[in-house]
Amino acid sequence: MLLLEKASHYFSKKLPFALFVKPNQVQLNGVFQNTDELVEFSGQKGFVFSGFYNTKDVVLPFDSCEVIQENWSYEKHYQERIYFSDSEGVEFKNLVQKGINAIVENQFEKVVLSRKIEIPNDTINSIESFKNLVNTYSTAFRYLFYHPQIGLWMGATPEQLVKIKNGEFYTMALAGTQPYSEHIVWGEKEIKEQELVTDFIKNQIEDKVDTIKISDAITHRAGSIVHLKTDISGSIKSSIQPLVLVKALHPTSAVCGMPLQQARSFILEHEGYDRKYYSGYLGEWKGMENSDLFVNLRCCEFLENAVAVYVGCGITKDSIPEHEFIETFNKSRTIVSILVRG
Ligand SMILES: C=C(O[C@@H]1C=C(C(=O)O)C=C[C@H]1O)C(=O)O
Repeated sequence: MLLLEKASHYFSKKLPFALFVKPNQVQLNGVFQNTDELVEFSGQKGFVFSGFYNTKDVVLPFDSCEVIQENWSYEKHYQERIYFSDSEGVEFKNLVQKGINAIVENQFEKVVLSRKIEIPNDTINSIESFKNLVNTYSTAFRYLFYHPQIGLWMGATPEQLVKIKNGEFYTMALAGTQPYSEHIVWGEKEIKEQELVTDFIKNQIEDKVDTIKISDAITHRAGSIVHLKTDISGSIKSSIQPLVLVKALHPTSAVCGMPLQQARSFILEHEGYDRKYYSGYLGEWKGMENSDLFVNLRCCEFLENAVAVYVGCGITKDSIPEHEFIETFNKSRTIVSILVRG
């Protein structure tokens, strides 16, 4: 049975699975669990799905799941696309203004605020939409994840949380957003915002690594938008457990803020909805040997009568609420533009 058919079959039987394609690869990976048990993640090798805060962190363990690979061979799906009009964003702009005020009052330096866009869903087809997603965003980590106790999630994320191989690590500081164009020029606000993420990561991991190499910031394309990205790599201290590094990195100030505690408290108190697995992390976990985790961005959750698209943006003292709202709209197109009925 082809992997997408197998996934449909597991979904209809309410059994957990993960499908994923890594950035710049054409191999589709499938992990299928034959029971509906929720195995909580505590370091087992497997496909991990972990939320933003206080969620059940689940793993589909490789040793008890069926793990299958297949070459990606699915065509784009050209059926009727979804047309949908976003809100005016009054609530979100008010939230951003509250964030700016808190920064001006010195409560914190940066906070990432987000919103959930609900698209009414009578007939959106997750498998057909996933085909479009994989075919459209070749440089992203693309996935479809299902667990009966968690739900059905899909995304195409440009952001690596951490890659670990034989004691070496790689991570990135990704922030600053603008629509893709031929001539990209970055403003002060974006440069500063992205530097804060680099500094945050450096501070969080400095005492856990032997060496650390930080690149210059470069422009990184993610579909129809671009970000600023710094590559950060090095070797992990032999005394450090790899999960400790993950816990130090998540949530970075690319999705939460700085200082972490203050920014997170602000999000939990003011954002007004539950992020669940948006801005959490997911991917393959094999400890120090070979792990490949991504931040759950540009993602959506299939609800009974709607598809919820989650989008956020970094707020600093120089933010303009209207611009931030437009930024979340632009980010939401990553998912909204590939959804199809079927
Ligand atoms: C929070 C999101 O994206 C993050 C925030 C960015 C920003 O503020 O410019 C850019 C990339 C991501 O690190 C999101 O896509 O929801």
